[in-house]
Amino acid sequence: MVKVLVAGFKGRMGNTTVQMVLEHEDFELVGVFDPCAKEKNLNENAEYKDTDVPVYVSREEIKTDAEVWIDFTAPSAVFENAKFALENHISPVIGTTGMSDDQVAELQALAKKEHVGGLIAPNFGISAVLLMQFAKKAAEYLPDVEIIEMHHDNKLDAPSGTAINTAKMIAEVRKAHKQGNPDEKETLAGARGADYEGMRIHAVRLPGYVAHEQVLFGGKGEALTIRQDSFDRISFMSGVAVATEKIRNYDELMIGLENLL
Ligand SMILES: NC(=O)C1=CN([C@@H]2O[C@H](COP(=O)(O)OP(=O)(O)OC[C@H]3O[C@@H](n4cnc5c(N)ncnc54)[C@H](O)[C@@H]3O)[C@@H](O)[C@H]2O)C=CC1
Ligand SMILES: O=C(O)C1=N[C@H](C(=O)O)C[C@H](O)C1
Repeated sequence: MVKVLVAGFKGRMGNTTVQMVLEHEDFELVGVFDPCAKEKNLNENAEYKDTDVPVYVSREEIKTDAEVWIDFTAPSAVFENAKFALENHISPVIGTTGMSDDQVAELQALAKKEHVGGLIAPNFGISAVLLMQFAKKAAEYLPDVEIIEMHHDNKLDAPSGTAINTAKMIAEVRKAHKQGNPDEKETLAGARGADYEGMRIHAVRLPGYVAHEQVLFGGKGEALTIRQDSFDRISFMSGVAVATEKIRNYDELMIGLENLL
């Protein structure tokens, strides 16, 4: 059995993850963490009345034998959480987006020093993992590309972690260059979106959406659009389960679920 702690369990993804862990025959939920929690034990919630699991509201009070720390928290919280997990030899499986490249590099160095395996996955959905790989392949032939990501309107970070990661993967095969008319001018600031090495990224936030991305390629007289949709947060759970099962076999902090597939 893999002993699991879920950070951010009061949130949309954290709650879905708690359900997945409880239903998985190879996982044991040994703790849940969220500063928003009012209860001391998960069994104080009607839906988990038979589940005796301690609730933590600060990192300082966490005393645990957890082996894997699943993190779906907030951009402002994830770095310190991941650091805490690595320092305590708990393998982090991080879904939370919004960390800077410097923060990720610092965590990777810490994982190496502590010989602890971990994963940061900008997206645990298989459709998104495939979209990123297909987009990288397409960019070898169609280097002019724009990304449109669409999310629910409670999302804190923009652009999404998936969109940034898509752009980074495309940048591995595409020479940086400015797209559009060299003389173009925005008559309304932001009209052309964010700029990653000349690729434009547009972030849509609307009620009713969950998580969606389109990568648009344009060539001479033709175009290609690759699109993925997560209609339900259950779409991320098989990826989280795979990472939770496998992560302790590694001794470095990796980026991207594809490393474990
Ligand atoms: N990698 C992936 O496949 C996916 C990643 N995400 C990311 O996961 C994160 C969470 O998303 P949602 O569940 O929609 O957000 P949410 O806002 O519904 O939940 C976040 C929870 O984290 C808690 N929290 C805040 N600070 C904390 C801390 N220091 N320690 C523990 N818990 C803390 C909040 O109280 C809240 O309950 C976001 O960064 C989002 O982009 C979301 C879906 C899929
Ligand atoms: O906030 C979300 O919901 C999601 N966040 C991740 C991201 O920023 O890419 C993954 C997925 O898009 C859902």
